[in-house]
Amino acid sequence: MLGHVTDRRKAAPAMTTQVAPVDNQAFYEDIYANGIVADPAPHLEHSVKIKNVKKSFGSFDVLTGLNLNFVDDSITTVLGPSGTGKSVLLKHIVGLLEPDEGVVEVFDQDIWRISPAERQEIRKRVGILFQDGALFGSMNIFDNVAFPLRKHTRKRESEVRKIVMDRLDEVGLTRAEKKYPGEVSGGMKKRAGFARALVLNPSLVMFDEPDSGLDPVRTSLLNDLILRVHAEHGGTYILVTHDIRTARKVSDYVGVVWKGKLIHYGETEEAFNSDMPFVRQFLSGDSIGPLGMD
Ligand SMILES: Nc1ncnc2c1ncn2[C@@H]1O[C@H](COP(=O)(O)OP(=O)(O)OP(=O)(O)O)[C@@H](O)[C@H]1O
Repeated sequence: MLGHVTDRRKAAPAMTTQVAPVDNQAFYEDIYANGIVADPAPHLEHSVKIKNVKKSFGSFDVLTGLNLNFVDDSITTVLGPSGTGKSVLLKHIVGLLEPDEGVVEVFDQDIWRISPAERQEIRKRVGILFQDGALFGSMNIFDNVAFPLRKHTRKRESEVRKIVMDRLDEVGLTRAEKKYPGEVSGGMKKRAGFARALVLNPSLVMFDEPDSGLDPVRTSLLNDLILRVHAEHGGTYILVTHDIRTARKVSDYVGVVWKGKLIHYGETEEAFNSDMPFVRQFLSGDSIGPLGMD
């Protein structure tokens, strides 16, 4: 699947607004202040379109005119400093937050111009892996993964069992089916959360810091799993992470958000070769650059 995506990406040139001379500081200041409208693959379909979205909490402006389209059947990572609105963005896509301004389109529907019932139908096509797996502590791993099937479908229990065991097999957890979340490691909780996120065959899967709390080896194994499952089933994956290695390893595209706006968007290696001072600083973890402690 990834090879397939890569081939399609080569079919047309990427469109980007970032074509300034490297030393043009005013150009970058303008991008930091106003954001960009860019799309690394305008010739492909997009399952999610974020159009000039603004969101404030009281006097605190979090999303300040965010434009970001997510390319179908590929893995896009959203990077950015803490508190810049990445999780708020995911909540908008899943319909948990309504924008103050702008449009959130999922599967070509403006999700705030449709009925709650229609929104719920879209929601069923979206899987989410939360930071801690968000498992129910009172249910064993099997019942946690079975939960969306029992809630949203009328499948017989024998069918539920087959689907859940297939998913648990895929993430290497068949022997843990009877264990409770409190009895398994952080990595196993993530894998169980991933199995649950996939159980309704979602077209769109969102990962909110899938690597948080995992050691580097477990992170690497989880990344392999994400790539393997994506290669097998396809779908549009959106990842939010602070882990630069994860971003580099799994992503087809990288978007960088700062102060609620998109400031870079392109294929993964393009981000890692960017001349933009902020992007270079952020991806190298350097203390010198436009990003300070404020
Ligand atoms: N429901 C809410 N009410 C008030 N403020 C909120 C709410 N949700 C988020 N915020 C604020 O919005 C800002 C952005 O939060 P968000 O969680 O999206 O950041 P983030 O980029 O995901 O950060 P991190 O990388 O640290 O997880 C934060 O300052 C947060 O406190």
